[in-house]
Amino acid sequence: MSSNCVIEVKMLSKHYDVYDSPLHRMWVSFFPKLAGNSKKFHALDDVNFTIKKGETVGIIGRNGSGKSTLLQLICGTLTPSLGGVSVNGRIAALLELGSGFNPEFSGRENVYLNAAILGLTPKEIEQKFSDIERFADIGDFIDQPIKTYSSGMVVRLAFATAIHVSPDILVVDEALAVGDTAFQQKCLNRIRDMQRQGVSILLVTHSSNTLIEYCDRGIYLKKGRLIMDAACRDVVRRYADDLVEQEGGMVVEIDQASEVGVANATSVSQPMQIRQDDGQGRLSVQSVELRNAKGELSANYQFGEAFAVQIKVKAEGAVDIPCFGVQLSSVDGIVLWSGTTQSMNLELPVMVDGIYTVKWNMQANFSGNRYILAVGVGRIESGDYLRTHRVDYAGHFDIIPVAHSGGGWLAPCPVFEVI
Ligand SMILES: Nc1ncnc2c1ncn2[C@@H]1O[C@H](COP(=O)(O)OP(=O)(O)OP(=O)(O)O)[C@@H](O)[C@H]1O
Repeated sequence: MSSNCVIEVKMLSKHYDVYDSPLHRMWVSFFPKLAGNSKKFHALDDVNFTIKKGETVGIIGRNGSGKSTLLQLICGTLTPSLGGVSVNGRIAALLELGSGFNPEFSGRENVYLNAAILGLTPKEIEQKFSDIERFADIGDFIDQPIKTYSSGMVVRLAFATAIHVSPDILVVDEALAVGDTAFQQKCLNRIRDMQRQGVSILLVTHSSNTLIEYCDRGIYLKKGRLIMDAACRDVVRRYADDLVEQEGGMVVEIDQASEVGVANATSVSQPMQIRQDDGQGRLSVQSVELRNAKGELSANYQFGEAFAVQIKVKAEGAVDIPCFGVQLSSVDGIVLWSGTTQSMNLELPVMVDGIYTVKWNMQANFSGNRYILAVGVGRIESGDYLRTHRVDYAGHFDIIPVAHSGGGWLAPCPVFEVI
């Protein structure tokens, strides 16, 4: 690896054995020779790239495209099936699955433990502790066991620890999606500071804006393969083009997670990870439809026409305070509008095991152009929106251009005067 490189990913692949049924999987655990009957799933396939010192690289891709797998391989919590990763420097990581924090220990104890694993001496941790505490801003919870924290609090503490251990490389897997907007902005500001200090950053984001605004380069993953490694705008445009091409646009049926085989992962280090499965109720998106005022499926609207984004969601367990988000982007990934039921102060009823249909009624006050829709669902926990499912591409629609009305994305309906 050349001296100005901090990460080199070479012919990196991760394959999993996928079984027809849990029974088949159990048989294989007793009789490994039966593994020959299982299928191989390529979560990551022959990925190559390098990251230079001081570079910020964003990774984008649909659900299941291999983003988290890639980050876990880089951080060493997964072992590659083929190829390898070379890392030059101290990595601090916030990963999405599971938790590197011990739920029985207090926040304070976990900070000491994690910082020590990342190579800090007790004296160094002592010196940094008050900064970590201040940044996390979780009050007296710092001395409570992590198991009593909301997911937002875990992210706050994990992010605060990761940025204060003087890493050479910061790896962030969508952690910023959890937590309130003010905290997200605080984290992004800190990322800016770290960029100025020459820290290399690898960031998974579903936000094209964050990619364009904060990253020097983008990497687009699709079905485990690296499709593009280029300037952010080019990557975002290619991603959006692919989404439109792959889907019809009007009704998006969401793939259900397929049977997941036994991971052959070995944990070799303990980056801070964000809990996902915390035993609480969760919502997931089943399908998304775009309907006109007559209730018909449609992907073409006139300026000002009423339309609805109809979402079928599945509740598993009891979701006390559900929350829904929607986002409209341009085809090159710039977010034009986004909102959540929380930001709109809407109080929703409890959702318990079952299928529900919810609807965003909107007005197409947009200029003649194509718009990409994303939706998210989740719950409010201690005031934070914890998203449990997001569909980056939930359809697209076209606003039919009005002659002589100008172009672009906005429709300010200007009236011109010569005075
Ligand atoms: N232990 C496992 N066994 C089998 N398949 C797995 C395992 N872990 C992950 N996968 C599969 O590998 C693929 C890539 O998963 P990964 O979590 O890396 O995707 P992602 O791009 O991070 O998705 P998301 O945006 O939803 O977080 C998915 O199809 C997933 O189902």
